[in-house]
Amino acid sequence: MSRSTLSGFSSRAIHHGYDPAENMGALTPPMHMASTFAFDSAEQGGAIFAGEQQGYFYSRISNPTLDLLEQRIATLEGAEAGVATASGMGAITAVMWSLLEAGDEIITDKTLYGCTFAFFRHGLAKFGVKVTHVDLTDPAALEAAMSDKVKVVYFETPANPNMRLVDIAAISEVAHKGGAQVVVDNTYATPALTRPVELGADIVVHSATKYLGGHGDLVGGLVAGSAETMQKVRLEGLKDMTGAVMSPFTATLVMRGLKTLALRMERHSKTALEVARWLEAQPQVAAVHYPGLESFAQAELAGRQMALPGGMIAFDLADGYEQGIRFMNRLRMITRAVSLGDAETLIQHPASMTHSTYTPEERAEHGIGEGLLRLSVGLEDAEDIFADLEQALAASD
Ligand SMILES: CSC/C=C(/NCc1c(COP(=O)(O)O)cnc(C)c1O)C(=O)O
Repeated sequence: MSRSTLSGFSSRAIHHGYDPAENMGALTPPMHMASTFAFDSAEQGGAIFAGEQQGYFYSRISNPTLDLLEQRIATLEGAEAGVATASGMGAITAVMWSLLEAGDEIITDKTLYGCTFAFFRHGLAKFGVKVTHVDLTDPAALEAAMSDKVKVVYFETPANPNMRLVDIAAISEVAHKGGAQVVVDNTYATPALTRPVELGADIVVHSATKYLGGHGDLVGGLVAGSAETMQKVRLEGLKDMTGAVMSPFTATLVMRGLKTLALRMERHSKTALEVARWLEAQPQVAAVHYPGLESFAQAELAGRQMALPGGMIAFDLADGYEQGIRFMNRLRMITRAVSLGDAETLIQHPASMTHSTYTPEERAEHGIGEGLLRLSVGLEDAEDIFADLEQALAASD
C-alpha cells in the first residue's frame, strides 16, 4: 500500500505526503529553516516568482516544512489545500482580509472567541465591512438576514465558551443559496470529531495552538479549503496583509501533535463525559453545558455532527461568580490558565479573561454568563481530576 493512498485518519496524520526513502531515510520530515531559496538561473527565479514554475523563493510565502503540514491538515479536513499561519488569529485575519472588502457584510454567530469578536467588531468594521450577529442555531434567522452584500457567514461549533452548536450543513445550504461563503472555526472539535468541509462549509480555520498541537508548547494557526481559495489566502491575506507566517519549527511541532490527535480526542472526550456527568450531579453546580450530556440543549445535533463530544465543558456554580472564583482558587492540580486542548486540565473565567473583550452588556446579549467557568479537560488520570474538583468544590461553599 503506498503512503499516498492510506485511508485511515491517523494513518494520514502520521504518513501523508512524506516518504523517508525520498529524504535519505529520515523517518521524520526535515525542518527547513531557510528563509530564502537559491535559483539555478535568473530566468528560473523570474519563472518561480511569476508562478510559471513550481518552486520556493521565500519562506513568508511558502516553505517545504509548512507545505507538508498544509497538505496534512487539508487531507484531515477533507479539503483540497491548506495554509499555515503564526496563530489562530493569523488564520482568521488572513481569510477575512482575502475575502472581504469595504461595503461587504459578514454574518457571524452570536458567540465567538473574544479576540475574534474584537477583530470583527473593531477591526473589520473600521475598514467598512458591516458585521451582523445572527443566532445561527436558527437557519431561518440566517435566511431572513441574508442579502447580496453578505459575502461570508462565520461561526464556531462548539462555540467558545458556551458550547453552542451550529448545524453546519443546514447553515451552509442557506448561506450558499444567498451567494455567501461559509467559514467555520473548528478549533474545539478538530477534524477528528467534525469535518465542516465534508458537511458543506467552504473554509475551516484553526487555532493550532490548541488540540492540534495538543501540548501547550506552541502558538499557530491553520486554514483549509479549496486550492483556489487557499492560493488567494496565501498570496493576499498571508503574504501581503498580515505576514503572520508560521515558523518551520512550530510546523514540526504541530505535525508531531497531529500524529496523536485522534487518540487524544478519544481520551479527552472519555474523561470529559465522566467529569460533565459528575458536575451535573453536584448540588453546587447550577448548569453544565457539554455535547455528550443527555441534558445538552442540542444533544441531537451533537450526536449527528460530532463523532465524540470533545474535551471542553462550560458550567455555572449555583452561587455565581464569587463562588466560581473561590472554587478556581482552591484547585491544586487543575491549572488556572487560558487556552485549551492541552494535556493539562485548564480552567478559566471567560467574563474576566478570554471574553473580557466584550462589555458586560455584550456578554449578556451574546450568551456569555458572568459566572460561567470553562474547563478544558486534559489527559491526566480521571481520579486525580475528580479528587481536585471534589476538594475545591467542597471548600468553595
Ligand atoms: C488570550 S486567550 C487564549 C486563547 C484562546 N482561544 C484562542 C482561539 C482563537 C485564536 O487562536 P490563537 O491566535 O492561536 O490564540 C481562535 N479561535 C478559537 C475558537 C480560539 O479559542 C482561549 O483561551 O479561548
